[in-house]
Amino acid sequence: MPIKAILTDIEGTTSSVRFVFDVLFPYAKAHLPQFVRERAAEPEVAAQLNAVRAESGETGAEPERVIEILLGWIAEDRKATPLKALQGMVWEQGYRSGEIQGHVYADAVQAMRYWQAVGYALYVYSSGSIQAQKLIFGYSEVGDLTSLFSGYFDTTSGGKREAASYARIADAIGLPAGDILFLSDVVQELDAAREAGLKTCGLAREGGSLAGHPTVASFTEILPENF
Ligand SMILES: CSCCC(=O)C(=O)COP(=O)(O)O
Ligand SMILES: [Mg+2]
Repeated sequence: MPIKAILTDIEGTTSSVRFVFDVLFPYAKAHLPQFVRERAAEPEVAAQLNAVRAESGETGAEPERVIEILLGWIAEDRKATPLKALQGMVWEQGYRSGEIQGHVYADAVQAMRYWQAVGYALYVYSSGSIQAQKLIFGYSEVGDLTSLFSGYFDTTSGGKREAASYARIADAIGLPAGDILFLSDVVQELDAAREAGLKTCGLAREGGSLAGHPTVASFTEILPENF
């Protein structure tokens, strides 16, 4: 059965790991403390700070302690939903001011434009918040790419290494899992997607292979009609 939709990861797949670690995370580390101090009372920020308190088990933590917890989570690359939501809010300032432009590999842009033109529906699933996903593609080095995508999914759909998340996403897309091809650079994510019935293709941008999954180094090697 040929696939009808393509669901893609971001970091290490459409976009370089270096961009995330050398640009996005340092920007969040530098600007998050002031952001929290200035905006802690705003309802959408306050809700995420409370979620950090709940997830860390420090329900009475003062804002300065919450900042410490968040900086620790950035350092360990923790995929915590409230951290990801706050990072998205902080990055928005950087993208809007022109300080940051999203990195997307040229091969990914070219292939995704072609796939959309020939009728595949494209979706994103990243640990980065939906806001952060729209920003990296909306303020990319080659302009606004958001029109490529029919929808976005983040960890509010569940963790990327859990099969149930992919089943939920297939339901939300409205297609049988087997009609969706998932692209990622992380074998545990590919394993979880396959367990839920999705087709999988690994991206190994530095070469090598992702055990048990068809693997390519570039989007131009992916032929969706062959899955
Ligand atoms: C949406 S760009 C920010 C990337 C990010 O914060 C992250 O944790 C990357 O996770 P991914 O699931 O895309 O590997
Ligand atoms: Mg990735």
